[in-house]
Amino acid sequence: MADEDDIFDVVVIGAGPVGVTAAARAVRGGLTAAVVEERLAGGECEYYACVPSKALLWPMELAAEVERMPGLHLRGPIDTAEVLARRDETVSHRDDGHVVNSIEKFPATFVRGHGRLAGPLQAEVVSAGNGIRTLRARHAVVVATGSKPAIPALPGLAEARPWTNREATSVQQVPKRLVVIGAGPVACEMSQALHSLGAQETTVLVRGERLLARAEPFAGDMVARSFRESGIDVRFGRSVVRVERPVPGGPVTVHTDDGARIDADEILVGAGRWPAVDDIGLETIGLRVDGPLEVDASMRTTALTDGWLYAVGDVNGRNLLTHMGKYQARVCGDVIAARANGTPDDAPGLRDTADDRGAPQVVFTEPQVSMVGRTEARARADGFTVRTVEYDIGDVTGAAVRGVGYTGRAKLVVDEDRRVLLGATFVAPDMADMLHSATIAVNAEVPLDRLWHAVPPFPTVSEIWLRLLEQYGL
Ligand SMILES: Cc1cc2nc3c(=O)[nH]c(=O)nc-3n(C[C@H](O)[C@H](O)[C@H](O)COP(=O)(O)OP(=O)(O)OC[C@H]3O[C@@H](n4cnc5c(N)ncnc54)[C@H](O)[C@@H]3O)c2cc1C
Ligand SMILES: NC(=O)c1ccc[n+]([C@@H]2O[C@H](COP(=O)([O-])OP(=O)(O)OC[C@H]3O[C@@H](n4cnc5c(N)ncnc54)[C@H](O)[C@@H]3O)[C@@H](O)[C@H]2O)c1
Repeated sequence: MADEDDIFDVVVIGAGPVGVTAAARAVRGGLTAAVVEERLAGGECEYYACVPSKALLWPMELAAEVERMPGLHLRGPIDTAEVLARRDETVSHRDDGHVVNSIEKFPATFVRGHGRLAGPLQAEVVSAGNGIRTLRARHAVVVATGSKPAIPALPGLAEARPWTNREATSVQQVPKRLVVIGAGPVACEMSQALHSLGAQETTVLVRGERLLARAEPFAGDMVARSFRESGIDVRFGRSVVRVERPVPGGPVTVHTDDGARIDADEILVGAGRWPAVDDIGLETIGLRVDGPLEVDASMRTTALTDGWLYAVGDVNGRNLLTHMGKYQARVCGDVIAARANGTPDDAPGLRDTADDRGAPQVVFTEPQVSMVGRTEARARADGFTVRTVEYDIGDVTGAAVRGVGYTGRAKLVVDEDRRVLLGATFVAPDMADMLHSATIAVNAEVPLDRLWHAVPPFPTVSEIWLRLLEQYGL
């Protein structure tokens, strides 16, 4: 039984960006909350994913920008040691004190240790030294335990102890020869970052025929071209048949299905992620889950009928992106507060309507891939009457002033029946911040005839909007 002090309105398991946000919103709604974390408050995103990966990528992007501009000269190769030192600063040297402080300021109670459900509305926290502490929730338990890297069952791979995002983003010695398995955002971003920082021989093994297969096809093609131009060896349609690493930490050899062998100093796996549902006590409430914890639009798990268990962020498998997880967490914290306070729980802000439309995402490669909504393929599969328009980003005046050789491609996917945007993709350097204009157009379903009056300033790259709409016939 929990102490009187250990009874809260809401207990959140996992203090990644998503769990912390869910607690903050619940407290804002007048509730009390406890947040449990076994590792670092701030989660994978802050210490081993979004933040350090971008710290490692940005110098490469900036160097490319400088190279495009006649009259500017990079004074030498990228100084890897300085980039790694800066990376360490961006992850607060893996000290989570600032996040714990912010949680306590909500105010919420921070509990360090491994959290597990221990029956309905109850969680146990196991921590070294402090034994087991039982937390009881009056209204809800929120599972925000995130995800773990998937290691494909390839012969010898697990035994070779490959790098995952953790080792890649916390790299201290950049391997000279690197083999990467995968073709998604992790593989693409990390192979380009490490290549730019000294992995001279980088080989990317792609099972399929494209990088970034969930994006518009031209996006992966443009990134692959850029990889090849910079000296990264991308091999499509290649499967790994065997991995050998006779000496732990020593050289590794990868054999592929065409009979080739690649010798490397390190192997990195970016082959997707698996929801963190192991050892969180689901069996204590009668659930057997071997995959994402599925939820309804209010983030309540669909597997329980009595409605006190919520799941947000990577663990629910909707969109494995920090901003989408935090959006879900805002919905979740607010809806729990509404239900606890007995106020209407069906206001528009209390349902997730953004995940299904296609989340905004930027893959921070050179060139960046910025996309939102449905791709053409997905829109057609979903049964829309689709028309698309494309335009070369390098052909707008705003691109010309960005230097010599600033090129790119943009595409809009239009629902012809309603004349609204279903999706947009921009592939070009430094386009990330432009994506939000497309996110607004897609999510607010702005009619194209209205969008036509949103005049982009001259001479900026955002003039691409005008060209695309002209291409459409406006
Ligand atoms: C290399 C890489 C780069 C990425 N870059 C981006 C990017 O640029 N932009 C973007 O939007 N997304 C990016 N992502 C995805 C992003 O990292 C995740 O979507 C995000 O971290 C999910 O947040 P979360 O809070 O759900 O999970 P996490 O960040 O994984 O946090 C979960 C927390 O729960 C804790 N926990 C787990 N189980 C327990 C337990 N039983 N008890 C107590 N605590 C527990 C964990 O220790 C962890 O701190 C990237 C991912 C990777 C791998
Ligand atoms: N900038 C960003 O927004 C960003 C950056 C990194 C990661 N993320 C997110 O994190 C999540 C994880 O990213 P990810 O790239 O690891 O996963 P992913 O699911 O996007 O891609 C996995 C890749 O691994 C390949 N793969 C899977 N099994 C394989 C096997 N046995 N052999 C060879 N290849 C195999 C797949 O074909 C695919 O190309 C994604 O949802 C991603 O969107 C986002």
